[in-house]
Amino acid sequence: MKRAMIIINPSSGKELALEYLQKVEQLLRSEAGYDVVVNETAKELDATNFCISACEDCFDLVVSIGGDGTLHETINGLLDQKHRPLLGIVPLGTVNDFARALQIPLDPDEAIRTLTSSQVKDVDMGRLNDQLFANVVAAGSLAESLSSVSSEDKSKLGAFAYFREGLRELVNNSAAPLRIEYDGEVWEGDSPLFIATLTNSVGGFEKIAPEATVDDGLLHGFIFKDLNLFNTLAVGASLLFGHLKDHQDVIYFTARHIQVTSNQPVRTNVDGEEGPALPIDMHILPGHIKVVVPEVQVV
Ligand SMILES: Nc1ncnc2c1ncn2[C@@H]1O[C@H](COP(=O)(O)OP(=O)(O)OP(=O)(O)O)[C@@H](O)[C@H]1O
Repeated sequence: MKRAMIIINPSSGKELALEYLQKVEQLLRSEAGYDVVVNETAKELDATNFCISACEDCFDLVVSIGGDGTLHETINGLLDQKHRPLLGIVPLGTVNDFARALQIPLDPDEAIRTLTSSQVKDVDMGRLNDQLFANVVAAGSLAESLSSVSSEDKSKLGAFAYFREGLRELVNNSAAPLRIEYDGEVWEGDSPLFIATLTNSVGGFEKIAPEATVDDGLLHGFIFKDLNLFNTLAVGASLLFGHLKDHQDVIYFTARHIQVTSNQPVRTNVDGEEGPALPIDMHILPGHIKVVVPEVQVV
């Protein structure tokens, strides 16, 4: 019998997570014929450890029910595993970038219905030092400030909470000296923010990198030059309208391997959570995981 493990953060989804859990269990057992094990997370890294045991026990499917934090931790359980189960996603967070990029419905009930889809996509992962990321790595003073956006603001304001925090930080003009090496090329200079994204959706902005697809085998890099308030607003506008890579104050590139260093302490943000300080080394793992996606895909 096929076996599925559900990994659920019961505190996500405005207290409705457990209701959705029942629906997922019911669907997987009765309609899809899985033997189902349920694991509720209680703290950081629980999702990673549950997913590691699913790999070691050769489960067929792991379903992550929760926000981007739970998904990021679940995916990290797949790191360096010989057997990697198929991944299903029920997004219950406020941003849900990975689900957006895969066109998995943001309505949990609709997302649950897609779990029995016959369509599976090979999706790229990024490796950063000793962890995986599914979506985005940001480095620079702006990345640090994005880590400080509260869950309350995210719930209330959605992607705009990041935009507001970003503007506030840029007005304070706190660029850091960065050295960015990508596939043999080097850029050096002061920058408030460097982003390497795997997908089009970053912080809920689906037009940040329209050219990035989940299976193109590339990291998409954006270096923001040192900005004043005036060109910050112009960059903000091009971000909203999907022209970021063409802006004169932004350097855009694609690469398979990127290293970022600084002679000052600079922190990062990885998939929306606080990440390690520089230096960082990242590379693409093409088609590293298999994800259940809706039947009709336009990605
Ligand atoms: N039972 C729990 N109660 C509180 N926090 C938990 C629990 N289980 C896991 N966590 C922690 O909560 C973090 C965030 O969870 P998650 O992303 O699922 O929800 P969220 O904060 O609602 O999502 P988003 O950040 O998209 O709004 C996880 O990375 C994990 O460390």
